[in-house]
Amino acid sequence: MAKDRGYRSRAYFKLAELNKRFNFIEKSRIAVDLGAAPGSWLQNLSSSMPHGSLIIGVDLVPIVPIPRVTTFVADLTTQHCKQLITNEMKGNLADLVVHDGAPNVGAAWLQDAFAQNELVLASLKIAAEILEKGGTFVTKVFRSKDYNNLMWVFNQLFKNVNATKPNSSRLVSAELFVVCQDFIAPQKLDPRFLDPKYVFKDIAALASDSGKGSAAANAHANVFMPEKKTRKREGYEEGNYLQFKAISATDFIESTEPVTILGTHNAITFKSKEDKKLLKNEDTTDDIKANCEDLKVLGKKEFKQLMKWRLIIREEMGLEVRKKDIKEDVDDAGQSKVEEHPMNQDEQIAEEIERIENEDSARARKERRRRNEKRAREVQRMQLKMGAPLDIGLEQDEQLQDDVYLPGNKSKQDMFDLKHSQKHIKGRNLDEMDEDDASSEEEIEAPKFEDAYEDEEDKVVRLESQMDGMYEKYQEKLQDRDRKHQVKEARRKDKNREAWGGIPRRGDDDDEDDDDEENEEEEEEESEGEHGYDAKEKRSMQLDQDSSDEEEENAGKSKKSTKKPKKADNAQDEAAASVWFGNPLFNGADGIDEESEEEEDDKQSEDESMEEDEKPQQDKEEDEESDGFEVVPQEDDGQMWDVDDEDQDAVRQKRIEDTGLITEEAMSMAYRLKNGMTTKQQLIDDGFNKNATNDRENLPDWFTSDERKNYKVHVPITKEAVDALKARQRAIDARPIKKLAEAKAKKKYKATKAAEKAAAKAETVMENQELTEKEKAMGVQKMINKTKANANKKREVKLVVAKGAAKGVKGRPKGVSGRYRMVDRRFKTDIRGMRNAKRRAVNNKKRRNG
Ligand SMILES: C[S@@+](CC[C@H](N)C(=O)[O-])C[C@H]1O[C@@H](n2cnc3c(N)ncnc32)[C@H](O)[C@@H]1O
Repeated sequence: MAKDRGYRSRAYFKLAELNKRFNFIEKSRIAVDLGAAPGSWLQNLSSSMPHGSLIIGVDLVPIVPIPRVTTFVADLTTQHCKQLITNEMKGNLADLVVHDGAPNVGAAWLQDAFAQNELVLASLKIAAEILEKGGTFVTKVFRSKDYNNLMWVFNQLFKNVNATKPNSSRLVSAELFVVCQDFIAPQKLDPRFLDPKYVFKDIAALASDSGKGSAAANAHANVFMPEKKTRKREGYEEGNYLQFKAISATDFIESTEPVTILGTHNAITFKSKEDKKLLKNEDTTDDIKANCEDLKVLGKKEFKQLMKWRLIIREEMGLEVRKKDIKEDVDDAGQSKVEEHPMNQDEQIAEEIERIENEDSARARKERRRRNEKRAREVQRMQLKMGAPLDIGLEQDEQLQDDVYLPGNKSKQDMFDLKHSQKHIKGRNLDEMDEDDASSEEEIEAPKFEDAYEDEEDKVVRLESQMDGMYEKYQEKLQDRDRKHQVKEARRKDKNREAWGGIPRRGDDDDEDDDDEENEEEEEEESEGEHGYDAKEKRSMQLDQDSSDEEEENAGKSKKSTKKPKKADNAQDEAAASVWFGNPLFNGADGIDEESEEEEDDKQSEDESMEEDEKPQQDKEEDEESDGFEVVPQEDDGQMWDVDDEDQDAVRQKRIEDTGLITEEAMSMAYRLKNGMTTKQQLIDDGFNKNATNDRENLPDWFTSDERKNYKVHVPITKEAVDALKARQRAIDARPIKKLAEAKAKKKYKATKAAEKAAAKAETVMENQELTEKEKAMGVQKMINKTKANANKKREVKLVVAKGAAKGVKGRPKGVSGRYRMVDRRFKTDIRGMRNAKRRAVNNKKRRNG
């Protein structure tokens, strides 16, 4: 595609598409491209701008020369970069600044929303300094929690700001482009508008930071306030590793598992009354507040700070009673006298660490035991055939139906009510904790490090090393969370598990396989980085989570305004695309406003399919290409569906019938479908995305890794679906293997036959007139004994020594009937020797005794 036409990357089409809509290239005379390598945008500028234009490209990496283009290797965030550009412009101002920069992390390019948006701000800063009045600034931004703030800033500097997104894209891709036109060129610009510290700061914090009465702060806050989101951060069920998880400060303080909390949450928040009190506490320093904002990037120092802060607050709240060193002495009068030495803070922390460690290990032990017992019980139950659920999914389903639909039953909850499920989890944890605590009392071992003679210095060293240990634990938890996410991602890619992963396009299968392999490699590359715990990556993850958070919330909002309140409750499970395009910020963006996306898309595809037939092939190609990423290529016949797919659907259907739903995604979708939370059409629609049909060949790494993250719709997974699948797997595990079941059935059959035979014989005996009653009874008894003996008799296995020609012969050797086993001579001799030795031992024993 792009390469065939001589463009250095597919990004070429993005700029072409933007220009087609907003028409800014042809009228420009001086253009600057920030983050320009490998240079396809520069190629576009070079071919479209009038002769004699000045085109400047800047990138961290060198750009292979392009006619009429001047390039520099520079970091666009530096003053030096701006200097190079202005020198080249020789006192003139630019009409166009474009920015498609993206942060480079090692060899692989990672989608790092935070770093990306910082780059955007740095580019805007350059643009604000070199653009002439009325000029245009085009930038790529990533949707994240900072997105709205960025948009606000753009709107302060440009009269016309349009965020644009591919028309045919239904997938919520993080990348979108903002075209800012008609630069205002303010005489004086408050530097805070271009300072990431201010622009990306939490609005509330910003307002309080700047102090009351500060007009600038108030104005700033006022403008930002309407966009302020009240995020839903209760935390999410297992399986949702991408979600932002926050915990209230009070919960963190009161919890007995602070390390786990720090490792599994993104932030500690101060929202409730109690939390706010904590916020005012003098021990809640600015450092602590900053640490609470992002738990995923805690260094060792910050981690320790938080742990100490928790302890101090616990003490103040009376949750932690300082123990005293009690020294008993006897005074002169023979009276015992008690001296109390209050523990210092380090001792207190040591004690707290010890308590947590003990509790942790006791809890883990208890949990392990309980799990094993439960599993054993379940296996036993299954093996005894006490109702092995053939389809536990169905059982679960029934239960869920009860839960969801029983009207008037207040204890029954909507299964998709995350809030409730969180409560439920909380409740369960509390129950478990009670039990655990009770058991931990019995199980807690004596403190490991109590040493009365340990000097102060040693104590501090030990304390530090223990804190280090806890920090490692915290990091393990973080990694665990990320790993789970990666596993989930990998599973999502596993084609065989995609029971309902969307509708495949003809001929896509092979491609996808290739892609998957490629992706896995890339994934590995990336995961190395993640494991290395680069702070930026963590931050990026958090931001991704934030954004999905926002989506959920927006989903909630937009649904609320519709006429169907029932659906609104379930909005968190809706595809986020509608949410994103529902954002008022997109008003005015092509193809997004006024009509609903669906209507728009339908209309459009109709139009396109009509036109398609009329256009010559070449035009068609051109359209596709020039639209770049915007157009999802249609099937040849212009229809969305192809009969061939029906076969595939049938195959898939068959597989589902045979094996059931085997992925969490499929299970979740099935529940949602069944419970009217989505429609078949909706699911089919979600199966499409802008990248589903992309030609991924010859694309640069940074591009494919960018697209890879977004080329599939992320299906929301419910805890119930995960549980149902787990339960089914347990049931499968518990089933006896086929051979064993067959052997058992055979044995049972033989026993029945023997019993029938014995009964027939007994009847003959009983009917024999010549026998007395006593003889009859004895005869029957004899028969019963014989049957029993036969049943108990171990079937003898004949040991056959393989020798000579029989060696290596497959199948039954000649002249051997009944059960047999091929052994070598030594084995047979050994067995005989062992049997004789046993017999001799028994005889000797008898002789000694008697
Ligand atoms: C998506 S590519 C740009 C593609 C380009 N628009 C084209 O059409 O070929 C992103 C580029 O941003 C560059 N970049 C990232 N951080 C940068 C920085 N701080 N200064 C300059 N360039 C940067 C990267 O080196 C990378 O080449």
